[in-house]
Amino acid sequence: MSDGSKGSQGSDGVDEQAPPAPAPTPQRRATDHGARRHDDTRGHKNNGAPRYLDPGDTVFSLWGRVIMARYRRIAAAATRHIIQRPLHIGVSARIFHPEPGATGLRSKNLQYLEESIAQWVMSRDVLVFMIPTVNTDGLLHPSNIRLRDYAKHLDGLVLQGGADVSPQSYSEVPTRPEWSGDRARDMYELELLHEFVEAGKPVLGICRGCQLINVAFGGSLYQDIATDVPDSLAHVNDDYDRNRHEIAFPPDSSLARMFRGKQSGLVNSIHHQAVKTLGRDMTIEALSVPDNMIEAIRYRKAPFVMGLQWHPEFHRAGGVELLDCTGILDNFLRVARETRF
Ligand SMILES: NCCCC(=O)O
Repeated sequence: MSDGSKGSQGSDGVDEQAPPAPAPTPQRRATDHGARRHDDTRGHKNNGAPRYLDPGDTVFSLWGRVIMARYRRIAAAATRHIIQRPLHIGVSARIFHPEPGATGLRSKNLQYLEESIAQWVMSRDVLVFMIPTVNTDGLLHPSNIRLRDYAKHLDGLVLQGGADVSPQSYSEVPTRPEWSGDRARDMYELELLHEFVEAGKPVLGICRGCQLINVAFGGSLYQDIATDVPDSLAHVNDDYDRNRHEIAFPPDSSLARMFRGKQSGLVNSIHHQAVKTLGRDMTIEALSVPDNMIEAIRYRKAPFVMGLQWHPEFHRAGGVELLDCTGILDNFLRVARETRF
């Protein structure tokens, strides 16, 4: 029925003066935000789902997108972690044992690193941490931290130079009392080495560190080169790191490959012990010239466990004629990055 203010009805019952019926809503697309807003303002029911959801969404498509977003976030974080987090390199401590009758700091156990070793490693933009000895049975400061925890959280290990390896560590007795070495430091560094190798992380041993790696795998040392190999060069003298000699890389060694065809180099020499019999699965990487003392070794059963008898950390200060060992350090660090998970 018409009240006169509205149009009259035709025979088909349709109000002839009413506006035309709206065209059917086109199929909506995910990006069709205008259409969604239009529906929302008309107060269409949305079954309790938030208005921003696309009506075409299903539980499965929503879950799919959530999982993909989470995956992208984890992948991006892992990539950042691998590429951007600086490597964390542990350096074993040198140990100063208290001198009898000493007072003050010299009456204490001191653990320290020589500045050049930290600065040489840091020169490749990595963080360096000195690893102290642990004493889980300590009465004063008991701790559950083990050297294994350092191996777990650090990316690689550098074994510093320093005191002699004790002949006890390779089942010999010292032929002179002054060649007794530092058995306490051996025990600490042998455990540290073992833990890093177990964790599959790289190890670079410097001087004493080279000898320790050999002993760890069952090798032995000359207790005193000058006594045991009288025809040898002077591998140590009062010149300390200014004492130097040539070394040669065996043609099939990884150092020969690393130095890309360079067959020899000049290195400093500050040691009176040296590798005598090779430990198991050890390969010779360098020999002194002309006396053929073993100057570098590598453990074949790990991605990177190498010992250098010289001190590469002193080379930069020693002059350009000394072998630039940055390539060895970079190889060690690249393995640290590859094996850090
Ligand atoms: N036997 C190594 C001596 C040099 C040093 O590391 O002080």
